[in-house]
Amino acid sequence: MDTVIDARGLTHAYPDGTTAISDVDLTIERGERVAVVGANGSGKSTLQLALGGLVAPTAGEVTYFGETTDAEAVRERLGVLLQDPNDYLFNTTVREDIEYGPAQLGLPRERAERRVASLADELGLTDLLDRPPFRLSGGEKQRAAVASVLAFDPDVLLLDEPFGAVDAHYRARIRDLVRDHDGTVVVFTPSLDAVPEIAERVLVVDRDGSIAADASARAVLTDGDLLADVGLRPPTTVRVFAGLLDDSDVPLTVPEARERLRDAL
Ligand SMILES: Nc1ncnc2c1ncn2[C@@H]1O[C@H](COP(=O)(O)OP(=O)(O)OP(=O)(O)O)[C@@H](O)[C@H]1O
Repeated sequence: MDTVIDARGLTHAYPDGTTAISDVDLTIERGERVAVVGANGSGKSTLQLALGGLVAPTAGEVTYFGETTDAEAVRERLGVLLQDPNDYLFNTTVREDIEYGPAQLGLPRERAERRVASLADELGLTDLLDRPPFRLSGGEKQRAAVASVLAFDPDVLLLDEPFGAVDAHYRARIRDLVRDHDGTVVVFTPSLDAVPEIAERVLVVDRDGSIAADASARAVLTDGDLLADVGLRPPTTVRVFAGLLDDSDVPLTVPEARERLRDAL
């Protein structure tokens, strides 16, 4: 397998002394779908910034694609969605924001336009493309930020809270776009309900910014004690069926839950 991200001893302390991530070792292989979960303040965003090369770790290092420790050298292969969509939307119109990545990469204009039109259609942005980004609602901004990261089709997506302010309809659209992404996906989220639909592997960040677990989605999401220890709780479907079925049979998603109920009724 090809390693796309390899972190060793990754530690980041902010200037005020807060250690946000602590001695993180992790390896992500090409094509993996990984969720990084943890309570508020556990260090997920800091880990994302460090893996994306947007904060310099105070110790340790990240190697990209087995080639380099310099994130800038592989910048166009990393799609980093920051937690705050306002960090992306800095052009005069939403269209320019979404076109920015493809333009930087030198994609032919026609191809870039087709890509922007298709993402805008998927994410309900077509009628908003000529608006200034600051005149969008919170959910619309989030959708525009997601579109601007997907627009340049990076090898690796590092997405902090991609479902943030988004309603159920567009949450499903974003989930499908992320699932269809032909590359590696790492999603950072405190909310476990969406995890089984996008990730097969889950990394759990403890409150002190260390990694408490790295296992399959099923193993992590059905481990109520582990999740309680780190300030999380299992997804809704798991909580409903816990104790009624073996962990190996507990439904992780709503469609799975419906199937179990259909079998039982
Ligand atoms: N700029 C900063 N200066 C000092 N401390 C910070 C800074 N940014 C974050 N922290 C602290 O670092 C720790 C980790 O924060 P981080 O934002 O990485 O957590 P998170 O898991 O992403 O949280 P959330 O789920 O709330 O987004 C927290 O204790 C936080 O208060």
